[in-house]
Amino acid sequence: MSRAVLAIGSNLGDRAAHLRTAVAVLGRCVRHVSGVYETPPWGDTEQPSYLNAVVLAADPAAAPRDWLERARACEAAAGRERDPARRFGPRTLDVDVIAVWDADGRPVVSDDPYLTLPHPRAHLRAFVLRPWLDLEADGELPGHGPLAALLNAPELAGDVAAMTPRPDLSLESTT
Ligand SMILES: Nc1ncnc2c1ncn2[C@@H]1O[C@H](COP(=O)(O)OP(=O)(O)OP(=O)(O)O)[C@@H](O)[C@H]1O
Ligand SMILES: Nc1nc2c(c(=O)[nH]1)N=C(CO)CN2
Repeated sequence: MSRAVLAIGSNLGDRAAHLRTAVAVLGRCVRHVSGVYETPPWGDTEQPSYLNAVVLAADPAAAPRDWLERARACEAAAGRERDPARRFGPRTLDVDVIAVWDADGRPVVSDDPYLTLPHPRAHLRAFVLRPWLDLEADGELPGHGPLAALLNAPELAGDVAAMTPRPDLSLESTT
């Protein structure tokens, strides 16, 4: 399995530093990192705003579950703590596996709760679609279609309008 789109987000502590931690932990499999967006909290509005970005990653040796394990390693490195009472609550670092393609370029589809692919809520999240679109203008979310069309959906208009580019923040790894 070779290619993955990963979404990274943080709304606690030094948010930009946590995103940089994710890029550093992912290491050599990172191919492209999007710009950073300031985004209003989605799903649980009583929490601080997030910084969000998207990473395009590739590793010929990685199976789908390896991407989830790497995502969890990133979260652990940023001291992520889970609050079972708040499904979409605040966190130092969230790394979601948005989509994976196999070595032949076919999207991996899975309804396994441990790793559902594509991510079941990605098509509803401007904070995933917009930075991904910046990296891949012709990108498509498997099973849902072109990113540009998904972002133009009326349901996302408010979220798209409310997110702000943060060109002052770079996720270049310093290691
Ligand atoms: N594509 C996926 N990416 C990340 N986690 C996934 C995926 N599919 C299933 N999971 C499972 O989801 C569970 C909850 O993950 P997590 O705590 O990161 O969710 P969340 O970030 O609060 O919500 P969301 O997944 O909607 O962003 C994990 O135990 C993980 O195994
Ligand atoms: N803006 C924004 N909102 C969220 C985010 C996120 O990364 N960005 N992650 C969440 C975890 O499920 C819940 N809500």
